[in-house]
Amino acid sequence: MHTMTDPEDNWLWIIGPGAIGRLLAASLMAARQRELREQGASALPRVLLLGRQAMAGQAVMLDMTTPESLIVSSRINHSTIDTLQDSSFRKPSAIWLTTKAHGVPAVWQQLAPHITPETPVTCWQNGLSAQPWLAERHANLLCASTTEGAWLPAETGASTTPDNGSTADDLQHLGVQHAGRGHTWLGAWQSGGDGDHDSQSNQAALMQGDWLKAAGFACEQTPDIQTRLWHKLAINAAINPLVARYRIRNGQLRDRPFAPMVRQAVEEISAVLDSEGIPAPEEGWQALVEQVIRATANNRASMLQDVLAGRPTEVEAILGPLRSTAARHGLALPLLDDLYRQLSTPQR
Ligand SMILES: NC(=O)C1=CN([C@@H]2O[C@H](COP(=O)(O)OP(=O)(O)OC[C@H]3O[C@@H](n4cnc5c(N)ncnc54)[C@H](OP(=O)(O)O)[C@@H]3O)[C@@H](O)[C@H]2O)C=CC1
Ligand SMILES: CC(C)(CO)C(=O)C(=O)O
Repeated sequence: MHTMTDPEDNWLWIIGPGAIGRLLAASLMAARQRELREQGASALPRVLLLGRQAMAGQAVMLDMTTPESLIVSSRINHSTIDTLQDSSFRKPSAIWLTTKAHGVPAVWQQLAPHITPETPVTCWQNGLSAQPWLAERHANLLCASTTEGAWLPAETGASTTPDNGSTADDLQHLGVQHAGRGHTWLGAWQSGGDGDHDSQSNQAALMQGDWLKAAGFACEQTPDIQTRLWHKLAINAAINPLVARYRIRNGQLRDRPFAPMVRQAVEEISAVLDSEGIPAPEEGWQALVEQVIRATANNRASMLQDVLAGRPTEVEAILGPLRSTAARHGLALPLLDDLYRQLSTPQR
């Protein structure tokens, strides 16, 4: 274990209590409780979940349903991001940002005054917009790229009882469905240079990788997280805009008229990545995308879910970096540009 600080004073702030934020919080807290029970001590951090919606008390019960349909419940400290000026908060050892990509600038505006430049901040977003944006503002930046799958069930049972001495039944319950296990890559945004923040970020990545492994996630550190983020972006760019535009499940992309569109999208994407010197996967882009479509055939992809719920999508975070890179290299993206335009106007 790469221990950094007294575990009792070791707080991880997870900002964005949605599907991924809750999955991470619930898994870490369950692991911490297990270690405390079995060994009397744990190097895992305590979790403070920070959202923008007020809850009934200062703690919530997080009920995570595992892929095997077990329910794991943990009591988690909760607060709203606009109460950060309250000096009673313990300063965090690390911060994980788990909002959607377009949520990061608003979070940062509220967060920045309350943390030091040394605090490691990890971006969990898909796409490649939040990470470079934050890298210009905070040097000690880490990124995670994950294929874990999680979604939020409809909320149940809110309590209005204050939580001093409260029991599990008094607390507001938040649920999360861990839909499928995946793989997480973790690394410093800037790696391989000789700056102080560089080595701090690498140390933080090693420690946070230990936390994730202890919490049951398959996780590896990488010295080149930017390539991993491009690879995830490529898969998301080949699948998400098409399924969101045509409102279909991923598996339908194997049928006409969509299969030729996927091939064209992958050709456009791989030309951009080649021009940028991003290495292709061993099996090639077409085979990798086909494999992900097969493995997620029954999914309603995240961008489709956002469109159906009338929420903003991550189209800018996913297609934006491809479009700007293509423009820099003089490449045309007829299909992706068209999808971008259609998905950038409000969907009904
Ligand atoms: N879900 C998944 O399986 C996976 C998700 N990802 C990526 O992880 C990121 C998060 O996705 P996901 O968890 O699904 O998204 P969700 O929409 O479920 O969660 C986002 C959370 O962020 C909160 N939030 C938004 N703005 C703020 C703010 N200013 N301050 C505090 N909290 C805020 C939202 O709160 P509110 O309810 O108030 O809007 C919501 O709880 C995305 O980039 C996604 O692409 C990556 C891999 C898998
Ligand atoms: C890989 C894919 C497209 C699976 O649905 C995904 O990551 C998403 O839904 O955002």
